[in-house]
Amino acid sequence: MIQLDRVSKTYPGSTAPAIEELSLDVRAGEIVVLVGPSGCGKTTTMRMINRLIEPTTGRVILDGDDVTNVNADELRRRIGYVIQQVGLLPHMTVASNIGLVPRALGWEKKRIRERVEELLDLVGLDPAMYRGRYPKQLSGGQQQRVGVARALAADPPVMLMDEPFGAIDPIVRDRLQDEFLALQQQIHKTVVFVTHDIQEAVKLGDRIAIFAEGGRIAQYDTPAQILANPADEFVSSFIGAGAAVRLLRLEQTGSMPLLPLDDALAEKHGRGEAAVVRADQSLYATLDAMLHAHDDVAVVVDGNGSVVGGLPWSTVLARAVDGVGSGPT
Ligand SMILES: Nc1ncnc2c1ncn2[C@@H]1O[C@H](COP(=O)(O)OP(=O)(O)OP(=O)(O)O)[C@@H](O)[C@H]1O
Repeated sequence: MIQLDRVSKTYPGSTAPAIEELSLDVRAGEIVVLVGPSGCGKTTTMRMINRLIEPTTGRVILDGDDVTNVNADELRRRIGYVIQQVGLLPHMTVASNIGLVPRALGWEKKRIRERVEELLDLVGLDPAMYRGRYPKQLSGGQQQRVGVARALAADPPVMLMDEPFGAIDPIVRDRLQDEFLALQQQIHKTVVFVTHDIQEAVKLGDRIAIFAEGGRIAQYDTPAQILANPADEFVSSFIGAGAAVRLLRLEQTGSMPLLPLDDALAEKHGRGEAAVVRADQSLYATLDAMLHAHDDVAVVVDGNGSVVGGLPWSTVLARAVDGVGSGPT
């Protein structure tokens, strides 16, 4: 869907390139997160995709087309863009802000109005309550939702998101991340997402590109692979402490080898005293349930509450310890 083909960028006046010979493929419908320390070229890379920045050399291919041959209107229709400061225009209402790209594309008023309503619903804001408000009459999280709605206005297949939740407090941020993942289940966009927060990257990314100095990609892989098999010292130190716990958050309980319940556990479950987890919950949730129940085994159930098997504490711990720094997941 998006291919960066040996792109380099040297800013005017600098001697060293910000990005050098970077190649990266993003598949249709996946969320790719660019993560890395400040100044390593994440934003530069992202902006070369929608041509806010022109590469010095190399090519950016969008769905088979070299973006340098696509005109600006067409690019805006194909690529939505969300940034940290949201960039909502303060003198325009929520509805006008969301309608920005459709207006630029010459849509009819009625179509724009309907689209705005639909988008406000999609991002969880009541249209009657919010369409007439100005940005300063919204909370940070609400502004961010409007920013997402605006980027989605012309239904672009691609979304570029540059630290969209960066300026938001941790609790709201967590909720916006959940909402964004739920939204993505419905809209299946191809998303390139920039953050410097590895936790956010692990939570949101189908794949993560870890950037090092000078726009070098130190590792490009799934979150589970990166946590379990960091490519080098730089990646390990960037992941930092807590990789084992994060791995537990990624792994589904039902993917573990389960044991049949013994009589004692079955009875305990019957009395409602056992730790119970759904197979689609994470190992992290399972560990949490065991700790709360003061139990060393959890009863795993399916979506209907039927017992699938038992999962001992030792299996969960072994997964966390073996997962980090060893074989494939
Ligand atoms: N307009 C510019 N002119 C000159 N140098 C620039 C310009 N924009 C960025 N740079 C430099 O290019 C490098 C990469 O910057 P970029 O903004 O892409 O990094 P980043 O990884 O997104 O950083 P951050 O996480 O801090 O946003 C940095 O060294 C930066 O100083």
